Amino acid sequence: MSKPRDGLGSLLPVLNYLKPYKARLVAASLALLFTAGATLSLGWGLQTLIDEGFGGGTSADLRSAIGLLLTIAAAMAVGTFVRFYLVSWLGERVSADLRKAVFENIVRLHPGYFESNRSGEIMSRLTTDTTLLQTIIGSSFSMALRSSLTLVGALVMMFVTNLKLSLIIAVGVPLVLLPILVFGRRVRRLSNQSQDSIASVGSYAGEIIQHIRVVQSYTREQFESDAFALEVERAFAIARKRIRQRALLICTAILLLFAGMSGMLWEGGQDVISGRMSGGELGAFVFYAIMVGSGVATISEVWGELQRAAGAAERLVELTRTQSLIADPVTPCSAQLSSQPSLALENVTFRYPTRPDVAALEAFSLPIESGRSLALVGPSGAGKSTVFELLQRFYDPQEGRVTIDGIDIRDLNLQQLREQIALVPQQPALFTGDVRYNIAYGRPNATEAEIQAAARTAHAHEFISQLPAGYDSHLGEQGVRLSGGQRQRIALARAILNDPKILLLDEATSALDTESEYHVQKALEELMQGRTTVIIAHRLSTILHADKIAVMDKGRLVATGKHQALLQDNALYARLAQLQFRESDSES
Ligand SMILES: Nc1ncnc2c1ncn2[C@@H]1O[C@H](COP(=O)(O)OP(=O)(O)OP(=O)(O)O)[C@@H](O)[C@H]1O
Repeated sequence: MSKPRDGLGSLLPVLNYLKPYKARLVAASLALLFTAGATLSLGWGLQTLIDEGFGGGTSADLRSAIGLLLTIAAAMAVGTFVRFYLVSWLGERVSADLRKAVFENIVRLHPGYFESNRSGEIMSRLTTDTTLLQTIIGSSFSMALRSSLTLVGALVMMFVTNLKLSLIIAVGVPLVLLPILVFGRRVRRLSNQSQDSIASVGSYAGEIIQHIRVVQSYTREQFESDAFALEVERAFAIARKRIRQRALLICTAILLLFAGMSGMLWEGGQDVISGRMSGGELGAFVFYAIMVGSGVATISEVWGELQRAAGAAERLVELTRTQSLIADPVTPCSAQLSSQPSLALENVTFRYPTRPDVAALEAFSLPIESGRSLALVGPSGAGKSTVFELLQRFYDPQEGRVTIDGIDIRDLNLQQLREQIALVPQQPALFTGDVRYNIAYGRPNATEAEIQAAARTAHAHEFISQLPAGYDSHLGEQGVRLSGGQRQRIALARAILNDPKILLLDEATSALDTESEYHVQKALEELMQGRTTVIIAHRLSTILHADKIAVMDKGRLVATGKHQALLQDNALYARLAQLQFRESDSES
């Protein structure tokens, strides 16, 4: 991941996201200008109040001066309402659009992307970075704009009101602000550190809670408490440093500001006493000077935030622009696939991008006949799952090709390819939602009858009917807990409903209870009828049923054939058969 640039240039792409809202942007700018004008004319109101309201000597003078102040205040209030609403709206809108754009892009990225970029980091970009951007567009950016406007305006008004005093201020303001800015920067750095350490306290606790069973089963509670306490204390130590600096900052700021102000009042007061300047002018002048000072302070304050926002923007825009390495071909092949397609890996060599030095498959050739079943067997790490990854085109091989009905799968539209295939994984993924939603995940518009028929074929209907709310029972994190065998049958029902031409089955290695095993086995047999099937096989019964067995080792094809022949001819297979293949209860 690239490091953010220092400047604010990386905020530029975000401006594209403002384009659709031009009218609001213009309205917000007008409101900004209007409010800045109103704020500045407060100085004039103040001057009128002192010179004419107090100095005029009558209640009528006072009334009209206060009336003027109220009018200006009302204009300011209305302008601020419009400005605040519009600018915050833009901030929220842009970050919502960015969130959507990021998610829309990453959900289509090649799976390999998520190996080199941790999902936690991507999540944090989606939430933290967009939130940062939202506050910054919604508040810091508008603060900076507003302050720049009032700063320039107040400077002009200052010089108009009193040239000599203005020159004194021009020298004085930096003298007062410099130490404050230096201190402020130090405080900000410490507060960033403080935030980081709080975040690490949070993630530490998160990990422990997630693995609470392991922690308790190894009786590491005290150790974890102590380690956690250490993290918390570290965060506290940083926080203590930060608040000490902050207290110092406030104290220095008060002293310096009022010292400066006193100097100015001394100089200006002399002029008022000698009659060169009215009291109202001095009042207005002080007002403008305060606005200049606070404008400079605000801008320097939000500058750091704007830089952080630029970093966040750059990372987000990068995420919306990352290209998937697995993309549709420019001119997809238009050929229709047969109803029982044949598959083949032809001289495939493949290395995972994260492990370029080891070939997961090497010069691997394996035809898979149409409508037949093939069992893949081999020791752990042989490359069986890798074959599945390539057949679904989650990766492209570096050499050789994968074909379906003789067509290179890189020439097919991804959707056309993946529609033909259903995968039943070893550990089925269930989404938060009810049973019906999970079964119909691949075909959301399936009818209730179709869903139930699929569940029946998967031998799942019976146990689903016994769940508290049947097909409406909630699965996922807070939902009903299903056993391993039940989860598999839901996954089978999902595959059945999709009616795929090609079935990829990763058989569970973990033992299911006898009844589950029986049901899963039966469901599988039905599902395999008339489909091209590839199975990563662990059960003897599956292997015996398969039309062909392919023995793999270290990314190479070692032998193919039938069980009996392989037992005699292939030492690796004989050993695997002896050690690994579990007898299925229904078969033995
Ligand atoms: N995502 C990945 N990134 C890098 N290397 C991987 C990845 N997945 C698998 N490998 C490596 O590729 C090789 C083949 O792995 P694969 O998962 O295909 O084996 P397998 O035969 O399915 O094993 P098992 O039966 O244990 O699941 C192994 O050396 C493994 O470490």
